[in-house]
Parts: sequence; structure tokens; C-alpha cells
Amino acid sequence: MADAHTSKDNSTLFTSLGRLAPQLKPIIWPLIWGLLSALAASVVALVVPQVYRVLVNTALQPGNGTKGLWTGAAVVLGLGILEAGLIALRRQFVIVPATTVETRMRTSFYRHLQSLAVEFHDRWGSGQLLSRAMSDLNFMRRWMAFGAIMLVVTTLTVVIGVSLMFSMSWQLGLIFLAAAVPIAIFGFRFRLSYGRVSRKSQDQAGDLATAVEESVHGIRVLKAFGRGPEALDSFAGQAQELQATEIHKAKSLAVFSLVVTLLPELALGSGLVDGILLVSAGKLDVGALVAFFATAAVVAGPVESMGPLMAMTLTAKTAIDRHFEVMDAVNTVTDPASPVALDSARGELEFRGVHFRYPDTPAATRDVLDGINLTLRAGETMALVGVTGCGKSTLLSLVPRLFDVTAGTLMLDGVDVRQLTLSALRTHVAVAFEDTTLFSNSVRDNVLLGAAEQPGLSPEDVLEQALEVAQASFAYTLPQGVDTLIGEEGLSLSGGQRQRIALARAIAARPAVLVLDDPLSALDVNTEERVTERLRSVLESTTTLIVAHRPSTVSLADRVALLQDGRITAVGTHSELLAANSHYRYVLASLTEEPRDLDSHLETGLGEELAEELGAGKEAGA
Ligand SMILES: Nc1ncnc2c1ncn2[C@@H]1O[C@H](COP(=O)(O)OP(=O)(O)OP(=O)(O)O)[C@@H](O)[C@H]1O
Repeated sequence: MADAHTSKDNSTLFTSLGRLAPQLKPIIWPLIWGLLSALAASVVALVVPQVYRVLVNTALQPGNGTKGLWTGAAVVLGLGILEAGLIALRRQFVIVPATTVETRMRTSFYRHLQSLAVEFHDRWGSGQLLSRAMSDLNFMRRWMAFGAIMLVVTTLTVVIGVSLMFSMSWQLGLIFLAAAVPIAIFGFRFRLSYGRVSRKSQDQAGDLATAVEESVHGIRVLKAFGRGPEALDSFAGQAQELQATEIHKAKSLAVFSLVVTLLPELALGSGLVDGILLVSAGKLDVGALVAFFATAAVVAGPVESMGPLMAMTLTAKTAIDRHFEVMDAVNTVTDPASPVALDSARGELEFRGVHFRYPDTPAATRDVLDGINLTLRAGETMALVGVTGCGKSTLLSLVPRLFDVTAGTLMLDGVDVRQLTLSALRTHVAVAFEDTTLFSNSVRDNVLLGAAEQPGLSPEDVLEQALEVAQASFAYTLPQGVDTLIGEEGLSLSGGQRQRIALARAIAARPAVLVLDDPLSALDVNTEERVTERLRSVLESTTTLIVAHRPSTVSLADRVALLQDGRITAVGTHSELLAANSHYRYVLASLTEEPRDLDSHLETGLGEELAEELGAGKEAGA
């Protein structure tokens, strides 16, 4: 995971910036108008010294009265107002288009993340994706709206300003230019080192975001195991690394700024001495000398800001590279070029010579699934049993194509699942995992997330039925009933309650194939039994493949498949396997029957004794 984003940075500045071109195309005119406004503002600023020149050489000469002086002052004031107006205009032109591009890019980033296969998400830390979706895009927008325009305007201002200075006095111009050459060389070297350090800091910030996200998610585990201080130490270490990088970044920027400030000042100092000598020798008029220094003052600002703007451009390059690293990631699980239509599925599922290995599995290791041959008849419930880590979840994840088989074929009603569109396949197949994810939404929205329309049933009926089958009717007794907000930002539910809501979600989808990856693990045996029985009667025509960790679930299945060393080594009814297969007996003996979901006991009244016992225990302990 940690290595996914540390790819080699081979792109040049211009190839990276060039990748923004298609995004900028629709807003190119507002950007050009913004650029022209900023440029006009700079030109106006450069005209002011020329007014000074005229003023000094004419209006300020003895005996010329005050009229010229007032006119000159009015012109300078007018130019100042015009410059301010043009700067405001630049902002007006670019703000809306740039934020529109940012929003559009963020939306397509999110869409791309949604489409990428699970294999991609396994490799990438969530913080990395979060920082790319938020801060990198925000930075790109600021660079488009300000940095890029100002870099062009600043460069042009320096070029025009220096040319004007040369036209006034080539000797003084040369002195000023003598300072600009080292700045250019230094700027180039700075550009290389700053790019590297800025990339490092953005990656470190992403890793830090991942650390925060993981500890917030795992706060219960950290607290329960008293690992808070260790997590804090590790976080503080990472934060200090980022701080060191940021300090390094700021220091190199400070050195650059110092050089670009100091050199022009030195040039101006020696230019002043030289200028006075030129005036006293009659080779330069006083007006030109004043105008030269006024122009130098205008140009000094852009020269100083070239460092930060260059740095901003390099950071923008890094942000663009980071953005496109994700956008360039190829989706490995895609729709076929000419999909087979399968409007309604019977639900026959066949694994034929299926092999699977994870992309990062070492070459010497055998495939997790090493030639699976298994057929589920339409409508049957099959339990998948095997020792822990033997590949049960992996096998299940192939059915909705969370991963694709690496060899062999997986067929639904005789059609290779890769021949179906993903949306069609996922309409026919619904999944519930042990590790449930509920969204920050109402119970109703969570359950009806992928609900299919059912003839004669309103969404309310579908919801009620799904909750009833999943033994999750407790939802009606929540503070706002099924409209109660649950999930990360809502009401906290117990593990068993969460699992039952997630199961109701899979049931409401009314799939042809239901894939259940130990989704009842947090339920007590009695609730689990009731759920399984209701599932069997309500979803009579649904093919169900269920990873079972308890003999009670296994015994309710029509048939059981035994997964061993990457293969299905036995298929039969529970009693057949129990009688004939010693590995099956071994696996079953290791499964647990202990009730885990106390609250479902309490909800149904079955756990009163247990509750009393616990209450008594509490009192005794108090
Ligand atoms: N995303 C992944 N990337 C690489 N290897 C993985 C990944 N997920 C699982 N594995 C490996 O594949 C093997 C099978 O894992 P799987 O989760 O399918 O087992 P399981 O039978 O469901 O286990 P359990 O009963 O404990 O849930 C394990 O060795 C596991 O380490």
C-alpha cells in the first residue's frame, strides 16, 4: 500500500503542465482575458515612471507654474485607479471558470475512483486518495487562476521593465541586468531541488492523512488495547518528518527569496552611484534618472515574486502528477466490448477450472484458488467451509467480479461473468460481508441502496420484508424509526445490528445469486438460525453461496462445499460429509457455536436470563 504512490517522477515540467490543457480548453477565453487584464495592470504600473520623467523634466522646472504639476498628479492618480480596476477585473474573469474546472476534475476523480477495481484500492492508502481529491485539486485551481497567469505577467513585466530601463540608460540597465542573470541561474537550480522536496511533502501529508483516518476508524481497538500512546508516538514521528520537510522547503524558498531581493538591491545601490555620476557628467537627465529608479521599483516586485511563483508552479506540477497517477490507473475489471444480455437470471453458478492469485503474491507461492470446479444449482443454498485463510472470501469475491479469475471460467447461467456488463452482473448478484459498511444515511436509504423494483410491492413493502427476513425489525423501534440516521455520522449500532441491516440490504436487492461472506458472524445462534430459515423460505428461487463459520449454518444449507488447498475437495450434504470426510470433521470441530450478539438476545427476549446474569455480575462486581 505504502509504495503505490511513490512512483518514479520522469515527467518534465512542461509535459506535466501540458496535461491540464484539455481541462483548460473550455475556459481558455476567460483565462486569456484574465491574463490580458493582469498584463494591462502591469503596463499601467510601468507607465507611471514615465509620467514622473515628464513631470521632473517639465513641470518641476523653475518658472513652470503648478498647472503641470496638478495635471501630472491627476494622471498618476488616474493610472493608479486604472491599475487597481484591472487587477480586480483579472479576479472576476478567472474565479468562476477556475472553480468550475476544479469541481469538474474532482467529480471525474471521484467517478474514476468508483470505477477502479478493488485491487487498486487494496494498494492505495485512503489518505493519499483524500489528499489528491482535496488539497492537490485545490492547489491546481489556485495555480490556474493565479500562479500561471502571474508567472506570465511577471516575466513580461520584467522583460518590458528592463527594456525601458535600457532605453533610459544602457549603463544602468546593464548593472540591473547583472543582477538578473545570477537570479535566473539560481532560479533554475532552485527549481530542481524544490520540485523534489515539494513532492516529498505532499506524499508525506497524504500518509499523515491516512494515519488520522486509520486511527479514527480503529479508535475502539486502540482504546481497548491501550495503544493510544503508541499510535500518538508513531503519528508524532510522521508529523515531525513532515515538519522537517516543510522546514527544508521553507528554508530553500527563503534562500531563493533572499537572493532575488538582495541582488536587485545591490544593483540599485551601485546604479544610484553610477546614475549620479552620469547626471553630473551631463550624459543623463534628472527625469530619466528618477524614471529609471521608479521603473526599477516597479520591476523589483515581479523579480522578487518570481521565486514563489516558480515554486508554486513546481508544486502545481507535483499536484498534477499526483492527480494523474490516479487518473492513469487502469481499471482491470471492465465491461466487455460486446456484452451478452442476460435480463433475468435463473442463478446457476459454475466455477470451471478457476484459478486466482493476488497481484502481489510472490511468484513461488501457489495460487490461492488452484483449480476450483464447483456448480451451484439454481435456487440452492450452498455453504462454503474451510480452515481459516484457505481462500473462502477470495472465492466469493470472484462472483460479483470484485476480482477477475486469473485462469478458468466463472459462469452465471452458462455465460462467462466477464461477458456480462458489470451493472447487469451486479443486478443479478448481491453481497453481504462480515465486515459491514453502512453509509451515513437513514436505515431506509441503506437498505434500499440497491433494491430492485418488485411487482406489486411498494418500496415500503420491500423495506419491511427485507428487515423482517434479516431479523432487523428493531429498526422500527429506533428514535426516528427507519428514518434514523446511521453509519459513521449517525446512531451507533451494535455489530450484530449492523450485520442485519447489511443483510437486509442484500435481500432487498432480490438477486438471483446471493453471496454471503459470513454475514451472520456477530449474531447469536438462535437469531442466525431464524435468519437462515427465513432466507430459505423467502428467497426460495435465490441461489445462495454462504461462507459459514458455524455448524448450525452449515446444517441448514442444501449442500456443503469443502475448500482445501485451493481446491474443492468434497461436495455433499452436511451429514454425508460428516460421515465420510475427516478433514470436514476437523474443520467443523474448529468452528464455534458461541453466541456473540447479546443485543439480539435482548431484543427477542431470549436473553433475559443471560441479561439478568450479567446484571447480577455487574452488581456483584460493583
Ligand atoms: N487483498 C489481498 N491481497 C493479497 N493477499 C490476500 C488479499 N486478501 C486475502 N489474501 C490472502 O489470500 C489468502 C486467502 O484469504 P481469504 O480471506 O480468502 O481466506 P478465508 O478463507 O476467507 O479466511 P477466513 O476464514 O479467515 O476469513 C490468505 O492467505 C490471505 O492472506
